[in-house]
This record gives sequence, structure tokens and C-alpha cells, in this order.
Amino acid sequence: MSAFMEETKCLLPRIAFIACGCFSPPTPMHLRMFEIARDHFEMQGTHKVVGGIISPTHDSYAKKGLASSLDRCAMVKLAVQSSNWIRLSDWEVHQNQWMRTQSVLQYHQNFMNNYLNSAAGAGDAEPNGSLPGWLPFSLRERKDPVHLKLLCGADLLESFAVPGLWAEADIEDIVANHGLVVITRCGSNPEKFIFESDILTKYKRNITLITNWVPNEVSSTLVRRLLSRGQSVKYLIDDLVLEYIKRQRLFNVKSKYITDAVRPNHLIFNHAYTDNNKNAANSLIGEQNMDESDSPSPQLLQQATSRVFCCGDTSPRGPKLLRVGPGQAVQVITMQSDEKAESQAKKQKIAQVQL
Ligand SMILES: Nc1ncnc2c1ncn2[C@@H]1O[C@H](COP(=O)(O)OP(=O)(O)OP(=O)(O)O)[C@@H](O)[C@H]1O
Ligand SMILES: O=C(O)c1ccc[n+]([C@@H]2O[C@H](COP(=O)([O-])O)[C@@H](O)[C@H]2O)c1
Repeated sequence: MSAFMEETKCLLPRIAFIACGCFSPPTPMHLRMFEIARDHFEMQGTHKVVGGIISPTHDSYAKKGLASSLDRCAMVKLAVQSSNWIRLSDWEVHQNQWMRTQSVLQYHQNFMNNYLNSAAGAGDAEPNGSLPGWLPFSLRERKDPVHLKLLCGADLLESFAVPGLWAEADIEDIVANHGLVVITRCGSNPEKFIFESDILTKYKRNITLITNWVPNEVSSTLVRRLLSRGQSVKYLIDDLVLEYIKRQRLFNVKSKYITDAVRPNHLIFNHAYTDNNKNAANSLIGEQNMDESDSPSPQLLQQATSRVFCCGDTSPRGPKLLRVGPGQAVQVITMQSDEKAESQAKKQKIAQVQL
């Protein structure tokens, strides 16, 4: 019987998840989303989950509380150390401008397709000769395609309705061609939200709604707020991430947190990550012994002056100078939606922003 089940599992269509977000800092709930989603598909017996990817957004997204991409990537690497299937992709942060989520999905999907279609050992290398660190290990165990789905919390789904934030065509492409896996979040009503959207209703079969029966409303905003007040965040985030925050003095962490005299050994690797990336950004010299997700990018140099289109900005006069990133639009507009009492989850977020 178990041999039969194993055989059946081998035949299941393969999927992977990618979560796009700020991860400033990463919280256990960011990682729980992956576990909850994998459990769901495995228990349904419909798909084989081969990997999970965390893709932090570009610095020019400019959302309030966004630590530098170097620090966010280093923290994600620390947070996923305990996982054998969730990986960091720093492709997005190494682009010279903010990337829309549809493009992020497309890039990773194309990379996996090319990798699977190329002969083993050929055509699968990055320019520096190594494979990207986010690529699932078991990809070449089979030849069939792996379908990449966007994994998110219900608040991200609801941000589709923020006027001018997402491009309609992108939403359609994401749900029609990639698929969405949505984890419920307190105060959100994703079923109703889907019902109220024609596009989402049209592609409902590609949207997997998963109830999180053990909700935890920890958010990066809450963690940042506690840190800046000198309050404890222990057990709210990974110890390694907390150590990193203290050492790097991120998020206005109050002095009580920065008295550790000893540099913990487990952070050395990630300091290598940030140090190497910083050096690379300054010197344009590549690093050795690092996979793609560790790779420095000369484009980091351009970030200080990078330009972005604000969401929904179709001005023929070209991109605006980066003063306001798309992430700031989220805050401004969600404050308006608070006035309209749209959702409890949004209200909570806004309250955090306003304090
Ligand atoms: N507690 C949670 N429950 C379910 N999903 C979550 C939770 N926290 C974050 N997510 C999801 O994780 C993804 C990345 O989140 P992101 O870092 O952008 O937001 P966040 O943790 O809510 O941060 P912030 O508080 O800065 O807005 C999003 O899809 C978001 O919906
Ligand atoms: O692609 C888009 O148009 C788009 C519009 C708004 C937000 N996003 C992405 O959504 C992610 C979460 O954003 P936020 O503001 O909810 O933390 C982050 O990775 C953004 O780049 C993407």
C-alpha cells in the first residue's frame, strides 16, 4: 500500500511557492505560511511541493520601516537556516529598480523551466558559474515542469483593491497563469474579497484559500515597534534574527538590546553576506564561494539614485525621481481605507503606522 502511495506521489504535478514581501524583519509567520501551504497540498494529495522561495522586495519600494535589502536578506538567510526547503532569493533586491510581483514570478518560473529543459550540467549556471541558492534541490529528480505559485497572506490579496497599486493585467496574469495560495489572516475575508472581484472570481480555480487554524498576528510592524520601545521581542522572532538586529542596530533598537559584548559564532556567515555585498557594491568585485543568492550585485550601487514608477503611474514623462516608493502608496491608501472601515487587519496595520 505504501509503495502504491509513493508511486502515486511521484506522479503528482509539482509546485513551488514564492512569497514576496518586505520581511523587515522576517517573522515566524512568514515561514509558517510555507508550512501551512505545503501541509494543505500534501493532505489534499493533489500536488507535490518541491520548494519554497522568499523574495524580499527592492529597497526602492520605500515602505515605512524597510531595512536595507542587505540586512533583510541576511535576516531571511538566518531565519531559513532551520528549514530544509525554504530558501532566499535575492534576485529582486539586485535589480536596479523595484520589480512588480508578476515579473518576479515570471523570472523565477522561467529560470526553473530553462533549468529543467537544459541537459544536466549545461545551461544551468549563472554567469559566475553557480546555481542560484533559491533553486529547489530536487528539481531535476523528475523532468516534468514545476509550477510556481504566489504564496501570500490575505492582506496582500486585499491590497489588489488599493486603487492604482497593482496593474490589472498583472493581477490577471498572476491568477490565470501562476496561481495564488492565500493564508487567512485575522480580520480579512478573502472569500468575500474574491466574490467581489470579477477577475478573481473568473480564475477562482487557481486560487487556493487556506484557513490558518493557528493564527498568529505577529507582524514585522509590531516587532519593529516593540524594538524601538526597548520592549522584548523574544519568542516573536527567531533568536538568530534578533541577534542580528541587535548587532546591526536595526529598527531604532533601544539600548537594552545592544549590550551584548560577544559576537555569536552563528552570525559570522551572515556578516559575511552583508560585508561581502557591501564590499561588492563599493568595489564591483565579485565574491567566491557563494551561491547566487549570496552574490553581490553592482546594481546595488545604483540604488541610492534609482528611479521608480510609482504604482499606477503611467505618465509619458517617464519615471519619477525616487522620493516616494510604491510601498509608501500602500500606507497612504490603506489609511484612507481605514476611514472606510474596510477590514480589521488593515485597521490594525494602520494603527501601527500611526503610532
Ligand atoms: N501573521 C501573518 N499571517 C498571515 N500572513 C502573514 C502574516 N504576516 C505576514 N504575512 C504575509 O507575509 C507576506 C510578506 O509580508 P510582509 O513582510 O510584506 O508584511 P508584514 O509581515 O505584514 O509586514 P509589515 O508589518 O511591515 O506590513 C505577505 O503575504 C503577508 O500577507
Ligand atoms: O506588483 C505589484 O504591482 C505590487 C504592488 C504592491 C505590492 N507588491 C508587492 O507586494 C509585497 C508586499 O507588499 P506590502 O506593501 O503589502 O508589504 C511586496 O513584495 C511588493 O513588492 C507588488
